[in-house]
Amino acid sequence: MTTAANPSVGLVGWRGMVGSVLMQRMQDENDFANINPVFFSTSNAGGAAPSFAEGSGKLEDAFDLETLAKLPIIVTAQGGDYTKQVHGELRNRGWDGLWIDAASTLRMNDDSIIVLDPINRDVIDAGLSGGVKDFIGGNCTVSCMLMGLGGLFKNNLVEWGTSMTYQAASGGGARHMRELLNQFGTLNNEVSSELEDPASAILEIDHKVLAAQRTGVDATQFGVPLAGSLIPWIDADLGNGQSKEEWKAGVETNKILGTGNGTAGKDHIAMDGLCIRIGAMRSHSQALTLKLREDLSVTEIENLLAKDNEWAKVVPNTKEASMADLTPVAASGTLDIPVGRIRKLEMGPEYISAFTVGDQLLWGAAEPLRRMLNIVTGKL
Ligand SMILES: NC(=O)C1=CN([C@@H]2O[C@H](COP(=O)(O)OP(=O)(O)OC[C@H]3O[C@@H](n4cnc5c(N)ncnc54)[C@H](OP(=O)(O)O)[C@@H]3O)[C@@H](O)[C@H]2O)C=CC1
Ligand SMILES: N[C@@H](CC(=O)OP(=O)(O)O)C(=O)O
Repeated sequence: MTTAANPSVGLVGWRGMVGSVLMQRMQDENDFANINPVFFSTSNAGGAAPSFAEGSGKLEDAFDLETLAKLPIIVTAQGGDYTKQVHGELRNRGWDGLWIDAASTLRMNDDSIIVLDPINRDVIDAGLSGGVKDFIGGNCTVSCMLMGLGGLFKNNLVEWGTSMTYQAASGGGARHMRELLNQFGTLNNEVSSELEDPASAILEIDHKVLAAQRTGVDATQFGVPLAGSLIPWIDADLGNGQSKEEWKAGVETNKILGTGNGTAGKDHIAMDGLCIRIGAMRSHSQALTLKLREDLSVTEIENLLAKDNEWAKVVPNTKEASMADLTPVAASGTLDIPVGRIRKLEMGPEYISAFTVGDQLLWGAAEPLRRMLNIVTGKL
């Protein structure tokens, strides 16, 4: 299904963190040439629309259902509260346009599709033909994992997997990134004179840093210090020992792949693990243990991963290559999904390790939405 030429597209949440990355990518790829953008705001209706899209005029009120309902397509990165407030009301008044969203609110609804087209273009196309109207970006960690390991998952080679994550501060939003940097600054200030003196006692430095972490850093956003530490819990407590972020790994992986919508079906893949916040700025990493359905050689595995999609980049399992190419610093700001540390584990020939990193604001958030819009406009 493609829409009329240059459809009007409502853009909500364009100045947030995900939205800004989305706008940048749309400019880079000249996507605005294929749409007539209508910019919305929850806080500045009537203000000037951004200048990067010509003739976009004034910002519309993102809560004005009349204006929203005139549009055939709405793309939002405004957040889950906005989706909760607006999406249902729009549908209730009969709006049958396409809703493309970064928030998790609608992801697991039966009548929505999680979009990650290099992995599930067939599911997206079938959904469009079948009248699905809600297309939702996946959880950042899940999307990045599937982009890196698509060659195994798409070929039904994974029986089960664990994903132990190392998620960057940016997953929490802009204020979380600022807080992390401020914490690093506070800790550095605390011991700056000792650091200038190579003869100062390291245990004294360590003691002062620990004291500052325990009492002296602002942790308003994260709740506890992250700089020089980590937080072994992300998102809500589901009450069964699992965090919501961990739950998403299983249900979203299966929904994206069309392997049972998170319930135990024929091709269901058990995915679970622990999700950890670390003091990286941007890009989520994860260490995986996979039980394969077949005993494949490492070379066969690497070939499958490398040829699955143009963004998965296999990193040789050497110290040099891993340190250079398999880090958040290497992956951030790029669409590449490096995947490495692939080796057979002691547990048996079907058990492998892997480590992958992806910029969660690109493949984990903005890029699948941008590409979904291009699928609808016929560009992709
Ligand atoms: N961060 C991530 O890694 C990922 C986020 N997501 C999801 O995407 C959605 C949006 O997340 P994210 O972009 O991080 O949210 P942000 O908090 O960065 O932006 C959301 C909205 O906040 C408003 N806002 C208020 N103050 C500011 C400011 N100073 N600068 C910019 N915007 C401001 C803007 O709305 P207005 O212009 O109307 O005032 C903006 O659209 C969420 O549902 C999130 O769960 C999904 C995958 C990954
Ligand atoms: N929960 C992710 C970011 C995020 O927004 O995820 P989701 O889109 O599933 O709510 C993180 O904190 O790293």
